[in-house]
Amino acid sequence: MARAAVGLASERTALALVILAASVLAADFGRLEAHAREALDAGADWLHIDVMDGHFVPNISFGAPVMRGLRALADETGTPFDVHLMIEDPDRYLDAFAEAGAATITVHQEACPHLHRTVQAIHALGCRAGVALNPATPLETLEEIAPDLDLVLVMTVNPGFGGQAFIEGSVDKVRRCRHLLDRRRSRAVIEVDGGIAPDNVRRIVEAGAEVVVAGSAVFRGDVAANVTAFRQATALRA
Ligand SMILES: O=C(CO)[C@@H](O)[C@H](O)COP(=O)(O)O
Ligand SMILES: [Fe+2]
Repeated sequence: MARAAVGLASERTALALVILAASVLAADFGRLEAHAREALDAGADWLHIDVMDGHFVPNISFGAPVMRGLRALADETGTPFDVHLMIEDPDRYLDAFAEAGAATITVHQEACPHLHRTVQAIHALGCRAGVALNPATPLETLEEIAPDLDLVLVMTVNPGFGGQAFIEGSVDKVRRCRHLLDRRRSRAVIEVDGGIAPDNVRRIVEAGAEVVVAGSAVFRGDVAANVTAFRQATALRA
């Protein structure tokens, strides 16, 4: 199956695709590459890399060295790395993730006192820049930075763990985010992350999400069947 193109805006306007980003946090780390390959072979578009530091969020996951371990697979398949930094002071690690092959680097609004500078630094490294919002963080915090962004990540669970329940109010937040981005003439796409499964993905896509992150719903059980279920639920592409 053809992979989604790299240009985010063209994906939205020309192809109307939903991008499925498989979160390897839910993969079997004992066979990480093989498990990630199963998701890509089944049609997942991006590999979502959840980096947790035990400070910004109450959990520790992995860093750039583990992502580097997936680099050969990403290069072979032409798969973009979608890096979600749930860490304090992310500026210190931007170059490490860019060097490890990140296509998009997303930082948390709550972790960046100088967010505009951080976004500029991500762009200077040749990556697309995303900003994530925790469930309790108002969309209005994006008002000034929106035109500079390539991606807004609306967290649909509190960050830190896979396998949590989707927060229902997120659907309306995505809808309002779409309005804000349009009003600010931002080219940013909306990504949603946390508790997304075939039984709720359609409502979220209809609200305006174009990139869907899924961990448990991809890697638990039959990966190929899981990815197919996402495709059938959105029914926006074969
Ligand atoms: O960023 C995070 C969690 O903080 C996510 O990317 C999770 O990894 C998604 O996992 P599921 O909710 O799909 O299991
Ligand atoms: Fe994530």
